[in-house]
Amino acid sequence: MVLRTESICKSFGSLEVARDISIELPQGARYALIGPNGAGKTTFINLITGQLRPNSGRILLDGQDITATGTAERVRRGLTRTFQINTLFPDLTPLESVTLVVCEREKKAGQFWRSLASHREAIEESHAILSQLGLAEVAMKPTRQLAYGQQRLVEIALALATRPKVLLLDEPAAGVPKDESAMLFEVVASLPRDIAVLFIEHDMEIVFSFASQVIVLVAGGVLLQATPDEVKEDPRVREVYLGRGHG
Ligand SMILES: Nc1ncnc2c1ncn2[C@@H]1O[C@H](COP(=O)(O)OP(=O)(O)OP(=O)(O)O)[C@@H](O)[C@H]1O
Repeated sequence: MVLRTESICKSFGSLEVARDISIELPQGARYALIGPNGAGKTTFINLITGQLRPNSGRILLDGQDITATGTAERVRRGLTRTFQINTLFPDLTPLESVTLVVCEREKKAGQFWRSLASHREAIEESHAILSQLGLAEVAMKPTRQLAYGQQRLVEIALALATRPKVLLLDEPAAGVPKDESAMLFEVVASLPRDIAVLFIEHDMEIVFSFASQVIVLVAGGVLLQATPDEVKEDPRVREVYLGRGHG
């Protein structure tokens, strides 16, 4: 298992937003995290990335306990969520932005100042990432001029530049027109198999098409984890989404 959470609990005052959440993400996972509004999905992602600290429980990345590890160090170790490009680099081109992240990663690895060749390598790597996401043609345009769906792909490109083992996507297609969001998820599905992906998504059609497993969160707890077909047929899930029987 590349990522494992063990009995994660988190409360805001008397509000329990994570109740004993234990999940396991294997290499190559394409897992969806679903649940009604306020179920605690974003909170759970924030707990995994380190933006929030759990009250109890453990988080393990590649078997190592990272529960007390800082956010930046988690990224360095391969646990990344998408960046918010709209607030970060709107005037830079995707190529410039992704190259910055690649150089930052290499600097931390102590290699950035080695030679001019490493700059060329960084640019080539960035090109490769952007091509992989279908962004080669817009690589040299200011990011703010890109279509919204393309901007969301740049966010994923920035995350890929950190060389993640685990990629966390909180509604990666939010605000993107329906036809473009399916395309965006095609790209996510075709990412290298050594990357495990956990994504939050509200559109069930997308979830059922692209997730290998679905984790259903209700009131801070895991209601069930199963395949899309099993989740579709589960009466408890239907009940939750029809809004009956749950307070
Ligand atoms: N910092 C905070 N302080 C207090 N309560 C919070 C805080 N962050 C989130 N909450 C509450 O925790 C609960 C879970 O919120 P969260 O955003 O994780 O849900 P969600 O499943 O992502 O919802 P949505 O689908 O609407 O994005 C909500 O009741 C929310 O109001």
